[in-house]
Amino acid sequence: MSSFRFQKYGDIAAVRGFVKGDTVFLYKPEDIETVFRNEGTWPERISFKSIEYYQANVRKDIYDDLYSLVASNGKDWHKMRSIANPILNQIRSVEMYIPEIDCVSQDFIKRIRFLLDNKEEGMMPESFLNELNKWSLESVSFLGLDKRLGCLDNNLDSDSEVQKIIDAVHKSLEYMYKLEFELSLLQYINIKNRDEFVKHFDVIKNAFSKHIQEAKIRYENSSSESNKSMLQRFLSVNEKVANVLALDLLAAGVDTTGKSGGAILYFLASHKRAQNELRKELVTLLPNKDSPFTKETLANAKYLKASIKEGLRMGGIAAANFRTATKDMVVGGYQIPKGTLIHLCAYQNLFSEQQFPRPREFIPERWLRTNTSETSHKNTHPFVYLPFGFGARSCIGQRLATMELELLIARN
Ligand code: HEM
Repeated sequence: MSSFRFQKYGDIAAVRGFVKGDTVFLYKPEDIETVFRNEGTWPERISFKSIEYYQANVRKDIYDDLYSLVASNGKDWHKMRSIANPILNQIRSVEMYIPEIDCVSQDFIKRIRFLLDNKEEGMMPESFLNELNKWSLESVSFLGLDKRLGCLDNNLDSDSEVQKIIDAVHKSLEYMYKLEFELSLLQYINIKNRDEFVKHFDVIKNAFSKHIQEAKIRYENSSSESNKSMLQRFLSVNEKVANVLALDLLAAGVDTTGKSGGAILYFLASHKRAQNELRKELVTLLPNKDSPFTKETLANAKYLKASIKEGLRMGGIAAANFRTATKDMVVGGYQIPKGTLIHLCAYQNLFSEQQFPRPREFIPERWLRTNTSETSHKNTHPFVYLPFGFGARSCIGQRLATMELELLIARN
């Protein structure tokens, strides 16, 4: 649809919206830059209405006046982001999780080996993405709850708490998608979908609240001030903050990282040359494959980082972003009134010869500083490749996601 619109109307197009308001589609990197540079101190992005509804109406008693980052704008968003930034977005907080997230990645490999060894007994899952989502759920729930849930266990009982959480995550993401994105006027009156979403989200909320409560009791007896975990730091603000942020990690950190991990693994699996280069680098950095990864090893893994960047470029996850105009502005010679939804379309540029020579080829080398050939990304417009968004509203989990992906790919 996005390509069709671009081919038919060119760099800028507008669609009248009778329910949600007008939308402008921008394709030119210079215009995308204008929007980002004019987004103000409280940038607005369409929020997840389903989570907003849940927190503001269904469980108001729990969340009070705190809203998830993915479900708020303006003052509410700013309040939460100011609390979350110094905890989630700090290099030091991310680095302390390397050992445990490394273990999660190794457990993922063990799980895949188990599935392969038992494929004759019909153990192969219907979807590999579900397995990747279990890996990302295990990772983010450890970050938000200080506890390994056990999503990658081979013998999960269908009645176990963790299996119920996994099912509820899949179901609530499915209903969230229906409520947020399906092109249907019915979504506004689709009470059934909303009730289903609430039912599944309740399972997650209840389980998360229980783990947060348990952690709170554990920490009451701990006097250590150094190396506080993220959850300890959320809790030192208050328990509501811990609950809201745990849901943010879940809503924004499972599907995104799972799909990205899958895309990068796919490109490496189908590009032997890149795979060999990466292998060479990893064998040099970690001669004993069972040694743990450290922040130094990861910092030196340049080809690994380049492969991840290239996988995110080609893997679709960086294809678009959104802003709502917080003031009247002029973009590409057209007036865009305050309140207009702006669709920032990156996809065409990510595959344009002008921005990325040989754009359909998986070439991690484009991202290496040492690359001076024509494939280097140095001539790419800086507002073309923004997989984690831009500015004050950019992905708060970028560092965590990158570390998770590095460990997943390196261990595979
Ligand atoms: C490869 C994986 C990921 C990608 C590609 C990704 C990408 C993005 C993008 C494009 C945005 C919107 C940024 C903007 O509007 O400028 C975003 C927002 C967000 N992401 Fe991520 N993300 C990933 C993983 C994660 C993880 C693991 C977490 C949590 C640990 C996370 C938490 C969030 C949150 C809470 C927001 C909303 C931030 C706000 O509105 O203030 N993301 N992400």
